[in-house]
Amino acid sequence: MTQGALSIDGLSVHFGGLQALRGVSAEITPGSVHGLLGPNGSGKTTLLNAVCGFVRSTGRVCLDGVSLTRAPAYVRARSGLLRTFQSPKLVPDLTVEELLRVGEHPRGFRPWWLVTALPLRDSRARKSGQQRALATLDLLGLDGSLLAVPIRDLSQGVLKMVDIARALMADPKVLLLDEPSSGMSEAEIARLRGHILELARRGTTLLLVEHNLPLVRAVCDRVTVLNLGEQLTSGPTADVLTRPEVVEAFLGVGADGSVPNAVQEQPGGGP
Ligand SMILES: Nc1ncnc2c1ncn2[C@@H]1O[C@H](COP(=O)(O)OP(=O)(O)OP(=O)(O)O)[C@@H](O)[C@H]1O
Repeated sequence: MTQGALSIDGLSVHFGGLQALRGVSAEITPGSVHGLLGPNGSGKTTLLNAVCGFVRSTGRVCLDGVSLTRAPAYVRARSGLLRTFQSPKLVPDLTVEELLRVGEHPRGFRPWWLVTALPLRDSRARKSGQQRALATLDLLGLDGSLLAVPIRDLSQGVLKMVDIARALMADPKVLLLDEPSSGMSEAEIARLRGHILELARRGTTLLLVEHNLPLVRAVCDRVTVLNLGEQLTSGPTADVLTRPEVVEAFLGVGADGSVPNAVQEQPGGGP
């Protein structure tokens, strides 16, 4: 895997009269895990969409010092900027193998229809694609027998992991994960934690949108907190999560000024 430094500078997004993001900046160093936190509707997914080129934005996005600001989404993906989705809308009729082969295409510049619609005539290409898919599943602790399973038959937790595998097939320099733990069991979240740390150890840079604070504490080197589309604060994880403005805006403060235990420590804790 290759390393990538992601630089986000003054990103703003408007949806008609609504300003969903106001001048958000972050420098994400190669091989680090950067958390993106904030209450519902604070602009986290919009930031990922803007970084990937899925929505129009002002500001700058650079990968390894190269500006992608004017690049369309597919060019950003080819450059090594890949993402997963909060609720993956994957084609239910595809098998996991077919999905993962589609996931490869930003890497090989092959049109998606060539990967999906034509018979896989080249047995060598098929074999190497299959081996790559198997290796990717293995990297995420998923069984190779999943390759033949249709997407529609996957549980939500496995679907989220398969969506990560789909993104990994393109060999990302920077991987943006949008609430990967939502819909996962506690056991699946524990495994996800290990896989995120392993991806970072191998050199992938990760930007992680999450509500699960124990997961954030366990994997993130630094975090940025958004509130109402603005950057509330940013810094080392342990430091930021104890700042009073973060406790108030994100964690919620009880009537007596205490932080509810439920959102402090429980795996599913969110605002
Ligand atoms: N395509 C869109 N058109 C209009 N408004 C949008 C669009 N996408 C997002 N918004 C609005 O932008 C704001 C930020 O939404 P966003 O989904 O980025 O928040 P979020 O922090 O990811 O929330 P959550 O934690 O619930 O996923 C919200 O007010 C949302 O309603």
